[in-house]
Amino acid sequence: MAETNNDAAAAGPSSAPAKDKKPITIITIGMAGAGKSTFVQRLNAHLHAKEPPSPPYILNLDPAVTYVPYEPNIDIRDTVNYQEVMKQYNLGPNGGILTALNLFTTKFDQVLDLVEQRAESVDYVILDTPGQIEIFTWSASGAIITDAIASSLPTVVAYIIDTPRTTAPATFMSNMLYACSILYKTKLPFILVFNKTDVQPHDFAIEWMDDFEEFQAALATHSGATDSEGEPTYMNSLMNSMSLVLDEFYKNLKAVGVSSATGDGFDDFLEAVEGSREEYERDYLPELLKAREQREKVLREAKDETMARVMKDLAIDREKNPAGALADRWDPDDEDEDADDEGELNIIDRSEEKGPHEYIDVTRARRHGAEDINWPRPG
Ligand SMILES: Nc1nc2c(ncn2[C@@H]2O[C@H](COP(=O)(O)OP(=O)(O)OP(=O)(O)O)[C@@H](O)[C@H]2O)c(=O)[nH]1
Repeated sequence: MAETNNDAAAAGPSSAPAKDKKPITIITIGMAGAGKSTFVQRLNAHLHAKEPPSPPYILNLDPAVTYVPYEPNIDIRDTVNYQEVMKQYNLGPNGGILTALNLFTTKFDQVLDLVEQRAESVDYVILDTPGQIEIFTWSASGAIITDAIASSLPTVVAYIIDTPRTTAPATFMSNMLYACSILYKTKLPFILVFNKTDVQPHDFAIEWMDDFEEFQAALATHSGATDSEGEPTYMNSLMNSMSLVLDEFYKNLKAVGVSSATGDGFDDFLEAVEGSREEYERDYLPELLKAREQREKVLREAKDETMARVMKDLAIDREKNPAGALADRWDPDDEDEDADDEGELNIIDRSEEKGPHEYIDVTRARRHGAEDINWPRPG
């Protein structure tokens, strides 16, 4: 049965003692079937069972999932109807998931507000991401969500790996290269989580990461390493060289083995998360502040320059046409009555809901009188 966060999280900030540490956000990313949802469910159970219990605040960002084995506090499916989005935009499943995520991202400020309201009462915020990894890792929405949350709270990426499916050296290397690309894209503290250790212990992976010669030895004995003349194949040579490159990458990583089925290794995972908080504060935060300061400076300069130009034009215009200048005054009666009429698409915090979840179908947000749904085309 799914664990419920509602009771604990619904207690709200006022009932919890103020704490000095901000909650840490764990973004779970992984290939389809790696076990992200099961991992989130187990982590949720583990945190509930802690002494004292520490129920996390959970966000499900997968609009297409039919069942999640935990009760999220915010669920993208409460806000966006992925099936309707597919129909209205005439999209396939992946396009539908991506567009649903884009729509949700337009309201991510509301999500952040809700998360920040809980900052005093929770220690962990957990994000479960869409099954198709690239929809989150290579989309603008994924980057916006990651940056927004990482600017507000210490954040770590938990990259979930299907250990039994990664024992072949070539698969292992592909998985590591993918992890490497995410690390360099997000620049966030990163934990490699070897999941399903109940089926396949992850010692081999740690050995390969600690000593590239071990990996090269495994590669040499694997079928396909040599061609018909006994020479190393192109792929084999390439992977040998790549293992040297990745050696540097492994130094920036923490790796833990867990079993989401049995709960093994979750204390180690939480220890790695705590270590990542320090890393975030030491490495990521100063960079983030520097980048933000730089961005604000550029924006301020551009704004000042535009403003100066507008004021100059306005002065010339008014000089030439004094009657027009008089007529061009602000009239409070003319205020646009619809100005506040935005926010049809609202984020629901399930833990605040008293009755059954209020379902908001965003595809109705722009419905016209004729009941024809008229979505704007993306872009
Ligand atoms: N034996 C074992 N099976 C696991 C473990 N974690 C997950 N599984 C199984 O792996 C399968 C996929 O798990 P999910 O949690 O649905 O994986 P996911 O990454 O969320 O999958 P998507 O929904 O495609 O993103 C399920 O059958 C799980 O029961 C584990 O630690 N051990």
